[in-house]
Amino acid sequence: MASAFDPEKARVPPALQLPKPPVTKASHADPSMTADKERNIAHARKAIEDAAGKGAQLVVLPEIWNSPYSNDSFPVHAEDIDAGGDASPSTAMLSEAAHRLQITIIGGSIPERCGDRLYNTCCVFGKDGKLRAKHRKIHLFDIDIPGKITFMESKTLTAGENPTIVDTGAHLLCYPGAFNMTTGPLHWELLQRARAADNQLYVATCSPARDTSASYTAWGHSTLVGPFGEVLATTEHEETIIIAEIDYSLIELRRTNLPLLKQRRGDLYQLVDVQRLNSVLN
Ligand SMILES: NC(=O)CC(=O)C(=O)O
Repeated sequence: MASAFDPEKARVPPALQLPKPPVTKASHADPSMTADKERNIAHARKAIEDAAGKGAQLVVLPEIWNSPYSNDSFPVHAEDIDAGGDASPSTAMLSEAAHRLQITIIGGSIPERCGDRLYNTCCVFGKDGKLRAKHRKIHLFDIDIPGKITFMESKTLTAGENPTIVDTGAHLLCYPGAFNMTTGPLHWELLQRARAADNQLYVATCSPARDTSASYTAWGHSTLVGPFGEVLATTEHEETIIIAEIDYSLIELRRTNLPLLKQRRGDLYQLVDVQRLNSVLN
């Protein structure tokens, strides 16, 4: 019997209409990926240039944008980011584009080779073209829903060890992600709205566009969510560039409206920084 599950119909209701306060213009480029790395780099460069041409000051690329999202492709497309230059043409392009266009780029992620290990790594470049942060995905994506989706990033990738915060304080959580046709309709928007509402900050996600001929079919739907969990901008699953404005002053307003941070019960529960704790104990 055919499944009655229709991913498109399983989505939550459409975006809330909120006033758009002017501040940072952010853009999510949503490119589709092929096995041709040079083509993927040229394609991403063009999307970044188009977004900057439309006024974006911050551009976010999707997860694994220089390679197909597959365990066979990760080793083939991996780059030695620390060595840079010819050893990492993808991040060299991001650095050059950030500097030339005077924008910040959150470079989605690419497979990174470091010694005999591979990581799923996101690089952030500032307007001066300098690397501001390098984040290795900590929670690898392993899923096994027989008949729907089975994918084990842990087959080829190693998990990163550290959270990454760029600048001081987080006002925007950026998730370059490649959810699929099962987790996409169920979790993609739900998780980003939940994290935005929990923490009263902005959440931006950027997915590869959907390619139904690929071995892993991405959900798409790159989105920007505001500090009340409201969807400020989103798209469907085709390749596109979404531009939206981020007014960081809205965070303070929402935290005053609904003072969740002040109501935290540190006497009952706390976040523990295990690395710091260990460094003090040892
Ligand atoms: N690539 C991913 O990390 C996908 C993911 O997390 C999902 O739930 O789908």
